[in-house]
Amino acid sequence: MTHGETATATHGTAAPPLLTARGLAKAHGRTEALRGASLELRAGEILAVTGASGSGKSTLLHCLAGIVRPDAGSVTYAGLRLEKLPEKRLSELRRTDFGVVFQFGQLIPELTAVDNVALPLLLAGTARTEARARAGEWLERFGVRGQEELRPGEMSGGQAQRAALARALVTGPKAVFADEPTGALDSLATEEVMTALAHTARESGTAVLLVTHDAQVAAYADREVRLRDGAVSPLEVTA
Ligand SMILES: Nc1ncnc2c1ncn2[C@@H]1O[C@H](COP(=O)(O)OP(=O)(O)OP(=O)(O)O)[C@@H](O)[C@H]1O
Repeated sequence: MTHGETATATHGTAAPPLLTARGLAKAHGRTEALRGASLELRAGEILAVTGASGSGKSTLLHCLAGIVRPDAGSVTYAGLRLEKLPEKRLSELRRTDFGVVFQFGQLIPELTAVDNVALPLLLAGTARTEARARAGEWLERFGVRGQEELRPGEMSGGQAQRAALARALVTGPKAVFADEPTGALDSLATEEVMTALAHTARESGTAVLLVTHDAQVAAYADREVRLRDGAVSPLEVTA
């Protein structure tokens, strides 16, 4: 049984698609990273994208999150074709509706944990006191207590990743894109980070697209799709 199976009744096949990718292709120079990849991310679900190194997982995540424009194919979110949006509109949408976490959380080293998490709120126009208060609440939800005033370099890897997840979720996004969020962590810290992410995403109804090559991490998902040579094989989709 996967950690996610208990939640499939509410977040599984019944949920409508939040984001739909069809026939995505993307080349980096001569390397065809994606060759006709299609998938759906449903509202509120945790979807694991797995596959061998170089199969195109990160490129797919970048296309879905509107960070990279595909060479061909479409990404539809809330009726909008992301690949056709002007850059300004796309970056605004990324700020309001999406959260992103990478392997090395990319917290700003000079800022404390609470100021890192407050940053997206400040950028959205929230007053500083309010932003810091909400950031503190989100850090607490992620089990980062008593670390609010530490800088990333003073935190453990697991704490820093939980702070990065709090920063990705603090604005109440519809979808969070996490690229190997525990890739640099040991097994215990991985479990802590994934438990916090799965719990918090389910509580807030946020969909999570999780790129991983780690079966321990994929086990937290409601569903898994496997990429092979830049495409999703229908035979390799588990519901
Ligand atoms: N910026 C880039 N420039 C050139 N080639 C790239 C670039 N990004 C990715 N690639 C190549 O595209 C292919 C797919 O890469 P991608 O990172 O999407 O796969 P991945 O499944 O996430 O791999 P990994 O698990 O190793 O991170 C690989 O062959 C990779 O070397």
